[in-house]
Amino acid sequence: MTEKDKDKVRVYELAKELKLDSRRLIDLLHRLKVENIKNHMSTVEPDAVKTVRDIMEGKLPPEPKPAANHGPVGGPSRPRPAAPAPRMADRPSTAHPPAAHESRPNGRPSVPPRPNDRANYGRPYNNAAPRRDQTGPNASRPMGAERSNRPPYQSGPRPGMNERRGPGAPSGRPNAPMGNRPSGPRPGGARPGGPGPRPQSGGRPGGPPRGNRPLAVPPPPTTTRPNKDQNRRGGPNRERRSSFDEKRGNRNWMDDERYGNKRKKNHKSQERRQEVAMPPVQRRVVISGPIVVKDLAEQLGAKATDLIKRLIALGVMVGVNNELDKETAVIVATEMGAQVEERASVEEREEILLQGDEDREHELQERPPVVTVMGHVDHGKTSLLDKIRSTRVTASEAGGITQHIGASVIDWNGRSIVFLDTPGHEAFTAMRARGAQVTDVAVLVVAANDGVMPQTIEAINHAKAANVPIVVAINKIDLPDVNPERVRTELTEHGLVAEEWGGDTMMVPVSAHTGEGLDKLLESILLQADIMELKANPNRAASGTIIEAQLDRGRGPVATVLVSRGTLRVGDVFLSGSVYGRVRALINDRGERVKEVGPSMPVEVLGFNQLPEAGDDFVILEDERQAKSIADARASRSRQSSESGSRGVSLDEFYQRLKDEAMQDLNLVLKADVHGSAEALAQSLAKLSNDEARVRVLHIGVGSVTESDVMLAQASGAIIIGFGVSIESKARQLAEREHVDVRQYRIIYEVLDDVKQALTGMLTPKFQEVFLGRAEVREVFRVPKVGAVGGCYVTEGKILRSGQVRVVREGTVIHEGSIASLKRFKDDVREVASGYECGIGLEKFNDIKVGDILEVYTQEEVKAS
Ligand SMILES: Nc1nc2c(ncn2[C@@H]2O[C@H](COP(=O)(O)OP(=O)(O)OP(=O)(O)O)[C@@H](O)[C@H]2O)c(=O)[nH]1
Repeated sequence: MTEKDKDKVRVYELAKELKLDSRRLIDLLHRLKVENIKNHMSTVEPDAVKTVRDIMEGKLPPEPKPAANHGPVGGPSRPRPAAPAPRMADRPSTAHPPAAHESRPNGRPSVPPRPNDRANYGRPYNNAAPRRDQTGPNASRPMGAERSNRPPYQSGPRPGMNERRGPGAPSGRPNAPMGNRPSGPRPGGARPGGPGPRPQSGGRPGGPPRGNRPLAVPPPPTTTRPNKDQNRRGGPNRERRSSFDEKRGNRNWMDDERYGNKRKKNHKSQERRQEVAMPPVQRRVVISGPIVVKDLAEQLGAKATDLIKRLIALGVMVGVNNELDKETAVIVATEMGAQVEERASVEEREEILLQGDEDREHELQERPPVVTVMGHVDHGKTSLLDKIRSTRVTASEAGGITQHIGASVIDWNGRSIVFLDTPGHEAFTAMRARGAQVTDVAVLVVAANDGVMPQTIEAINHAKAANVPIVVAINKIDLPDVNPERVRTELTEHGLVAEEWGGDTMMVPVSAHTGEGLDKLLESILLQADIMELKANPNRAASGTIIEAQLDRGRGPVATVLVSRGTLRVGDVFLSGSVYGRVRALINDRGERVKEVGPSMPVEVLGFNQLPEAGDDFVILEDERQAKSIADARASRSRQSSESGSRGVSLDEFYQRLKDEAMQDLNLVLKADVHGSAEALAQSLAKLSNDEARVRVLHIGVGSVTESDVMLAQASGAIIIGFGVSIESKARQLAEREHVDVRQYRIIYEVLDDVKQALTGMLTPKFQEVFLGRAEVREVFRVPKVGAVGGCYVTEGKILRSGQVRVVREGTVIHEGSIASLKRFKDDVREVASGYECGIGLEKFNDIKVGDILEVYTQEEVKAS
């Protein structure tokens, strides 16, 4: 250890010394722009320690100015917001706001932090350590210097970081002010990441700290925090908080900030406060995490009703069985006169144990870049990857859409590049975004003949939000009359300026068909990797991220993981969420069994006791018993929170419903073939929620639809969506008996379409589909100015000109719409009966093919009984 290292302290040590909650200290350090502060274990540079001490001792003003030179400090003085910083997407797209890494003295961009800080640890992003780049070999790389203006992706708190944490996790919502929660409808005031019952698969509880990531549709609430609306409406919380702040003395400036405390006297609040005045309790309570109201009341020696009244006065609407998050519990207990001791929760202690020590510079070695290919549908992502890997994936994909994240390693010029397959369809936004979180470089595929499309822009935004640099592949240049320059121009409008034009984005014209430009593309990726100086310590226990997980009939739970640091070996004891096990076998991307894999490498892992969850971290522990006990504890916490959630609906939710009386819920049980799809689908479905109807995914799971799924759906009035999975026969029988609607799909668009319709159906008079007839396309005519007309034979029922039509190709619905024309010979007719031929033209659909089945139906209003 160097002299300098001795002066450094870890966050939790400093927090202890200053009698501060570590999260608050982290918050403060972030505000001071001190970099590399990720968690309790992060080290704080001496300068920053001094500044913090000065602030706490009142020598410096309590509202900190971003300090200039606290060791590894971000450059610009833009104050770090308490809430997650706006994504790049929210900023003017053409502007490149200054970023921390632009200000580094060597003119080279520092590698920006990633959105998922846990996926991050062990990644060589430690600017605190001396970096090779200041003198290192790459300093002389010709393009390095030019890159000082690399897109300045945000350096603020990373979006999504907190979302990935479970209840009471150490950094869970460290910055979220109580009065500054997202304003969307959140039943029961449950915070995202709160320990509401998380839809699980196969009983695998998503235990904290990461397992309990929220679905986009918040599950029924359990953990409750003071309510923003109450606050805004002049509720008493502001005043309450003021007094709380005062009691807490040395924390006040941060609490002021957190709670938006203006310290104005509010007469009404005062009055209300009087109303709920209770005899103070004189107990000492220890709060180390979320706690159920009645348990807190017991600890306080108070009546639960008194506690609830006090909570209501704070704007927290709860029942006795609801859970309070730690922060709220501390506030209310203090308010009630208790002496409160805040302790690190079990989760926090776990987190410290699992994170281990940070790597030192000399332990780090170069590692291959992990690359995600992104882009608009059909721009050639799969083809490009295929060409690079010289394999063919496209043919086997359902509906021609990439649906799972896979990974493969390319060896090129003696170096490796790891490619993650990320899907291109919008519905997989979540998966793609997650892909970007383990990604070092994003390859943005833009078809030269199509140019920038909506999902191109989305991909750019995701990469920017994830601080992932983009290399553009302008694809399909083998096509005639394509113009790569046009793509360059269009991309400029979205903040990506080609190097040739003085910008800093490498743009490489390629053809996935002919292979032209691919070498240049790989070279550019490696160049980008060099600039980033990707490093990891291979000589330590492995940790990384679960990329994909599925149940294999023969092999049991199989997870594809990406090692972010350390070396993963057969026999290692691992832990991921509440799943643990011993690595039985490792299989690389070529299907070979290997004994160990190092940083950046993807590998299939066998040996999990249950399915881990895609997107979760994994760590290697020394002791299997320890892994088991942490896994069990996480599972039981998760169970408890879902149980406490199922017992009651909070008043807050009730209120919300009253307020939005038109709001209705569409409850769904979602089963999919793999976790990634399920998760992505859940998020896409949630996005269909509108002002009047909300999609709520009650349960997501992997594998066939089972009896218990049907029972759940029956009990909660839900529809079951099976995506790429079958229905067990008993489940089917039960569903029929109980009139549970089970729908099976293979194509994601269809799920979204159907659910969209279901949402509409909920709000308008109910309609049911009435089958009219079916026709088979036997010939296709191209009629000038009209388009394609199918020469059809009616095989069943009758075709009505006024009917709706569904085009089914090889068992898959490829289009739904209206009939534009129905003819018998040259005459327009209203209907054609079974056994006759006719010509059918469809509105806005010209892709009729021989063999297509046209199913014609109508919608009839269902009379209320
Ligand atoms: N001419 C030409 N066609 C290409 C090229 N690359 C891809 N295509 C074609 O473009 C279509 C779409 O290619 P995919 O690779 O499936 O595109 P994708 O972006 O992976 O599509 P999704 O998985 O649906 O998002 C296919 O018909 C390919 O044959 C290219 O370089 N030149």
